[in-house]
Amino acid sequence: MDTSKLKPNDPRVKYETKQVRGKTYSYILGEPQGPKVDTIFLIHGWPDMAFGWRCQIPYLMSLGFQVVAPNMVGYAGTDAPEDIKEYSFQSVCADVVALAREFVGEKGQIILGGHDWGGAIVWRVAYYYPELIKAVFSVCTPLNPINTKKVRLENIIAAGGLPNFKYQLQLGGPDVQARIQGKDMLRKFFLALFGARGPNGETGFTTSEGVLFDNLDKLRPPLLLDEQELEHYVEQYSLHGPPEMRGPLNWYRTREINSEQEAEHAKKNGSAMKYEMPALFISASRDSALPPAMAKGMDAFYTDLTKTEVNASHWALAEAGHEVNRQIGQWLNKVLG
Ligand SMILES: O=C(NCCCc1ccccc1)N[C@H]1CC[C@H](OCc2c(F)cccc2F)CC1
Repeated sequence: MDTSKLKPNDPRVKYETKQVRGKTYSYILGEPQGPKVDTIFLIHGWPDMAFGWRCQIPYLMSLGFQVVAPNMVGYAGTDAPEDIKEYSFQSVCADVVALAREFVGEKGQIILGGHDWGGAIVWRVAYYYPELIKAVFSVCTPLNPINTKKVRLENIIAAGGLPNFKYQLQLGGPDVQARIQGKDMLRKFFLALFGARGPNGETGFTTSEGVLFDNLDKLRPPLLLDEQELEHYVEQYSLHGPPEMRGPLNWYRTREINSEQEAEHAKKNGSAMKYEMPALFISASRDSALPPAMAKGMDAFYTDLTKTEVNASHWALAEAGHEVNRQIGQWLNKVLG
């Protein structure tokens, strides 16, 4: 079968919706041509959507997998509730589990993969619902163990910690939501986030400052998307009325609720984390938000962890699509035997 990357509205896959815990979830569904080997769920990050897995979906279908790539809560054709609780790790995990049960039933299992925020989610789903997960992988995002301390990101950064997370302070605030509205601004926003440059190499986004609004008008292709892909991101994000970025940005307003919920969980269940299922972590050598060094100490939490690296920026799924696919395929072969 044709394993080239999905185009927008590609006829090789289906575009469906399901009601999940009171919300409409939209998702890309890829069915294998022959007998189904297993079901794989792919969870995207920010500022992305199911289409972010365009290089992986046809490849995994060709290996015989049924592939489900949801638009996560707040994104594209999925609802963007007002209540921040709906964006918490525990709520999003429950959404993923409920959607998975629709495909594999109460006793079945899935293979679960994530990128970026989706990587943080897959580690949490595999921790809270290990019985559902046959194998789990994350691209770019290392494990961040259950966070029982209620330390605010502002304080960590003011103390000189996590400088590569400084942009998250801007994203959780009002500016990007207020200023990135309408298709023209969305187009400039995606040019910035997907690496377009100005005439003197200016960037529109850095992990230390976030979106650089003054540079947005200077940015020109090339970037990691072609014209049709860029328009598809703009169209899909425009499915939500203004402020279009409210849903995606709500993911940066959950630190407090996540640490409250995880402290509560740890009080009852302890904070020991041990992953017994096969796990794969693919780091991206040039990811400025999630550099490979952040994975230090991660091995201790796994009984069967494979760690690899691809030569790519944060957008490894598209930038190093073939290499990411090769690594996932090789690992699945080993795991499924
Ligand atoms: O913000 C994210 N992605 C946007 C990247 C935008 C970008 C575009 C182009 C170029 C560079 C960057 N991702 C989140 C994903 C969850 C992460 O939180 C979990 C976590 C911890 F809290 C602590 C330790 C490890 C760990 F994974 C925090 C970054």
